[in-house]
Amino acid sequence: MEAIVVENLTKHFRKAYDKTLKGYFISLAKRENRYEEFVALHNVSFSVKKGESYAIIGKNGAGKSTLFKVLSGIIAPDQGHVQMNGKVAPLIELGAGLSRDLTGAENIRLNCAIFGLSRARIREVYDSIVEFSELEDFINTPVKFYSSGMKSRLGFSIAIHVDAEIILIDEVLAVGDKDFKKKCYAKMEELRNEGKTLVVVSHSLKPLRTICDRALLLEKGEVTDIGSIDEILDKYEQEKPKKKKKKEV
Ligand SMILES: Nc1ncnc2c1ncn2[C@@H]1O[C@H](COP(=O)(O)OP(=O)(O)OP(=O)(O)O)[C@@H](O)[C@H]1O
Repeated sequence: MEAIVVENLTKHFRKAYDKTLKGYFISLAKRENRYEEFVALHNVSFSVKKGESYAIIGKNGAGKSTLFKVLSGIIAPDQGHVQMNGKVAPLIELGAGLSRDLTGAENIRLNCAIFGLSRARIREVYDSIVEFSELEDFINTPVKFYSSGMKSRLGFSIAIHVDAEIILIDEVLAVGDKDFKKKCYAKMEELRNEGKTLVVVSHSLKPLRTICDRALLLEKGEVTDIGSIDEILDKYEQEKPKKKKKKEV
């Protein structure tokens, strides 16, 4: 059974040619078009099976985050159709879904309630969320005082406890420390083994080989390849310009 079916997604953005005030008035005086239409996603189609772990790969600006925002319903596509067969927990932007003025504890309760967990279920998962995030000492501190790594810990920990069937993870682990990242990757494998559907965007390619089954390659908003994770990563790494090797976890 398919957990996600995406058909012919297209998303345009309008980009200003010149964002300065001077540029605005010049183009206004010349009656020029101040915007260019930019295609962030073009005819994107793919499907993810229930229980599958799926990676979205692509260079900066390829459209990965835009695709995630469409999958999570944050932005609407101009054309095309998305079908999500199950409860979705999107972890798509650092700190997204967290209220700055509320404490970690309050954010946990609020987010769990938003995801439809009953009071009893929130009480059940609360300790586990705090424990996984390792934020015991800061749980009564407002989130506005959290570092990006702490926000990432809290966001990830909430997302894996809200009984979602589909979990979308967009690069939010990039800011975590090495040990926490390892723990998250291990958790993602565990979730996959439990039959959850995972869709992951990451520029850290090495962990994707263990976590993911299949991958989709996006280039300038278009799907250029779909295949097994090893097949797609091998091709992608061959094509990528060589850069100084950075240690990955
Ligand atoms: N709200 C927006 N308005 C205008 N252009 C946008 C908007 N959001 C994204 N874009 C553009 O769409 C393109 C795709 O962006 P997106 O963030 O989806 O890429 P990405 O593959 O996630 O990149 P990265 O790996 O750098 O995070 C980029 O050129 C970006 O500038």
